[in-house]
Amino acid sequence: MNLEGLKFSKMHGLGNDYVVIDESKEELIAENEKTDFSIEVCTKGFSIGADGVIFITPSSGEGEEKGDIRFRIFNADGSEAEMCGNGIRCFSKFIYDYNIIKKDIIKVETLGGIKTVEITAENGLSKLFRVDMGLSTFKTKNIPMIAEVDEFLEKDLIVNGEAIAMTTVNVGNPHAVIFTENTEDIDLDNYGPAIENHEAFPERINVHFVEIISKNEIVMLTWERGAGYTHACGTGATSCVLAGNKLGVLDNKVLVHLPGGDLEIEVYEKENELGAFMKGDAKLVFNGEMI
Ligand SMILES: N[C@H](CCC[C@H](N)C(=O)O)C(=O)O
Repeated sequence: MNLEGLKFSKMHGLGNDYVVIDESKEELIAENEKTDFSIEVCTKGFSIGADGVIFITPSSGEGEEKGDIRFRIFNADGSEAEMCGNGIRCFSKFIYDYNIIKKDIIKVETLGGIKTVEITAENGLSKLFRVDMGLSTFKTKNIPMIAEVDEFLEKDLIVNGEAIAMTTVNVGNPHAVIFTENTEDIDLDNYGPAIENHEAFPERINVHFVEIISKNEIVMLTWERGAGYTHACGTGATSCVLAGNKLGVLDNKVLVHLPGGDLEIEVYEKENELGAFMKGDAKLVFNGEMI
């Protein structure tokens, strides 16, 4: 793939890093090349190296599904995901700071539905992002959702011969949440891929281990679908808090400690379903051009 002259930005949210490609004015990577492109540029050591690629593309929705702009995210393995919490903060920083859309509240089209992003800025530059991650939908891709505690815990998942109790949550993309005494004891390189690729999850799944500090504070560890270990996962943090809130072990407002930093998650209830806000920052590390 000849990428000579292609301009890109390298951004991250709590160390969960992305190559950002601005296609708001024209398509730069052909649709049938986006997967291979993502694999190539995410490969550490041989190219830019990242957890994934974010494409900024024009709005394509109709009616209620129409937003100001469209967000697409491809994992390092080339798979396209429905949504990315750290990524949508990077995306929002890019479009605000580069004046693509200079509004304090933007509606972003994603494969996981419309996400509303509230931007806090200083001197014309965005600093903080509060994202309405939407309701934890039920039925998307037939992944068993937050089940009632009794029912689900009786259906522990057998992983490498061991029964593991978990709660699955979908916030546009799928997550398996496992509460544990101590995240430092987790053999992530073993359990992560075993659960990510388990036959129970035909679409695969993001995997998170959660240690409860209090009803308002957790520590978590993540193995991401299509990316492996990452320093942080925004949709994952949201899912862990939603799962804990549903199980009655977490309050609505929770401070989440991830290896790369902290996120604030606030659960809300709407139409008898649970949704959440995620608040955090995003960083632009450098702008580059492929040779
Ligand atoms: N690996 C995820 C996409 C990226 C999510 C994560 N980086 C976040 O911040 O939410 C998936 O395949 O669903």
